[in-house]
Amino acid sequence: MSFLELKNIHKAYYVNKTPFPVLKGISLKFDRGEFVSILGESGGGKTTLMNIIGGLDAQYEGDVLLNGESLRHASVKQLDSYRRQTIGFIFQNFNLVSHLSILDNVMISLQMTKLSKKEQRDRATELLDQVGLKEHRHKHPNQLSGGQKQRVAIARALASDPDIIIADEPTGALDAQNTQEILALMDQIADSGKLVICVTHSQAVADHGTRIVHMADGVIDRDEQLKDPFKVTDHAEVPAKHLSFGATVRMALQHMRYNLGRNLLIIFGASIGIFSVILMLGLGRGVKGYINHEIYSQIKPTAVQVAQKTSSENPQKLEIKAKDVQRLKKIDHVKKVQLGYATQGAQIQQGGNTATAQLVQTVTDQMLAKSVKKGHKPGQNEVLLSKSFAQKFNKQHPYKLIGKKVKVSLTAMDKHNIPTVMTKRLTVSGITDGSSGQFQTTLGTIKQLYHSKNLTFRANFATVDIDSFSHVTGVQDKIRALTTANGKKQYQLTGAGAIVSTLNTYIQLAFYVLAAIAGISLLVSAIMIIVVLYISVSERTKEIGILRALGVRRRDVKNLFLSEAFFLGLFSSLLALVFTEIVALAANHVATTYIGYHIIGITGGYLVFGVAVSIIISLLAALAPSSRAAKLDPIEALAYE
Ligand SMILES: Nc1ncnc2c1ncn2[C@@H]1O[C@H](COP(=O)(O)OP(=O)(O)OP(=O)(O)O)[C@@H](O)[C@H]1O
Repeated sequence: MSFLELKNIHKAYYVNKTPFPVLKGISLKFDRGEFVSILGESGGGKTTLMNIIGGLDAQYEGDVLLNGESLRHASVKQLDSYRRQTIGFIFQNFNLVSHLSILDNVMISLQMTKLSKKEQRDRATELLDQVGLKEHRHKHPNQLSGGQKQRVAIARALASDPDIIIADEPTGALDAQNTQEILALMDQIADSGKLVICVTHSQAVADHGTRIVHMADGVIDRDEQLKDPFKVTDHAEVPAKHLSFGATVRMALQHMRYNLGRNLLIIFGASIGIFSVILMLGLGRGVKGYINHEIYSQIKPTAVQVAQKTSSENPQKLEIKAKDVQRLKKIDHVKKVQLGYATQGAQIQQGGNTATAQLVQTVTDQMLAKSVKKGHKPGQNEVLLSKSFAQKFNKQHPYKLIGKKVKVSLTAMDKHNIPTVMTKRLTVSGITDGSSGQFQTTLGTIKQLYHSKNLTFRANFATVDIDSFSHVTGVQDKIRALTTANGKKQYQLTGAGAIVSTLNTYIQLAFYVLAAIAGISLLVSAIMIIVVLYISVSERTKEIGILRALGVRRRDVKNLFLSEAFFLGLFSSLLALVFTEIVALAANHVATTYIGYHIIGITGGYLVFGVAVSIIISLLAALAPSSRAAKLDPIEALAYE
């Protein structure tokens, strides 16, 4: 039984469904130790035959038997494995992978063996030594001469110790001296017990082998034995395996490093999209936090003010009575309800100066102690003034008013609807920084003021204290839903606290819009990655063909491109994080100086989100180009110029 047998091989190419027969019944037998030259006119089908023998082409009729076993029905995977283990290719135009060093070119084949990493490197170095290129192993292919390139290709073809070496015009691009050197190397290969099949146009090259097979018009017209085949000695084979995922990832990184400039530009471009998204999220959180901080530094977030609902016919604020308090108290999560009073226009006299306080209000729990900048919250017969109001009496030193007496005059209607002025001397207990509540005192003090003129005091709002912040919106909704006997809404929420949730909704909305705009730049990044990967697939078509010829599986080719996309996504998101940190630091520094608050609030979650989004987008963008790369036909890819 022959080592390799071709049985009646027929092959036709179809152009516009018209068959062009190329091989018209080729039957040949080959044995190890033979150096067979295939001669024939150009276009006679020699390369076609080599592709069939080499397991690159499965579209033929007839059969190829290796050690008696048919390749006819081998699957794509089985053919990959056949090329890895059994075939070593040497091409006329060398077909080295340009972005890999000479050593790494040889390593591609070795990475598909079960040798240890060290054994692989040692073997690659030894093979390069055998072809006289050990010193050049760290060079790239474009730094070598034609003859040197072909010697690298020979070292690579021998790396996985295949039984068959297929050489398609190996000396076609070389001068006479290099041709002699390459032929000597091929002699050595056949001498080592391998089957060497060499396609050539040159009679001189053909004469060098042990046998010449001549093809004409798609059939073998001459088969001539020149010498005895070399002796075959058995030796330990190098066990093969498919390319590991780690090796694919390393190859992707090597390619990225080779095209560093371009990849850095892509990474920079893609990082802008991620950067803007993280920044917008951080800005949204920061601004919302700032506004809430400003509001909540004045008022207690779990307290809401409730007044009777006014209408256009009855714009006056109406009395909040004991039964309203009872009603409000019944709502779930309401802890406490306090009556309050607010009015406009009080005359304040101090040291010969008079000023009008636009807003007079009773203090409640809603006011936080920290909003009192100096002094303390007012007690009975005490008053708290805002800083700007206090400045009306002492522009330079408003705080000096603390402890001083002021004369307060408020006007109210008596039961005959006649305005009555109520006057009382109160002590300034403290100064606030807030803009609201120019004049604040206790409910008791106001009540006394009314009683001093025998007037009836009527509270006009209630402060509802809620047990926790998470229940505020729910309680607010319930209060708004309460109705009068005739079905009209009874209460309205007043004060800054009432608008916080609405305000937050608007801020949130505004930043969603900004985040969406940032998302568009993310989309642009994704499209850029898709385009770049498609270009990369086109550029690397030949490389894909080479890898497939060496036995790299479709899945590995796909992983190669997906790995590159993964790293593009990862690196651009990391760069985006650096940009974000720098911008956030700078912006927060400025913001702290002016408003005392970190306006960009970036959380660890946003950073993780940014990295994840970037990687996912890159991988999604890479799906189509990497599938295209994996599906490329190896013969067409190899022929790609
Ligand atoms: N993919 C293809 N589609 C159609 N025709 C093809 C295709 N590939 C090769 N052919 C044709 O098949 C014939 C044989 O081509 P092949 O490359 O096998 O010849 P060859 O003997 O190796 O030629 P050369 O010595 O010039 O390299 C040629 O006529 C070529 O035009």
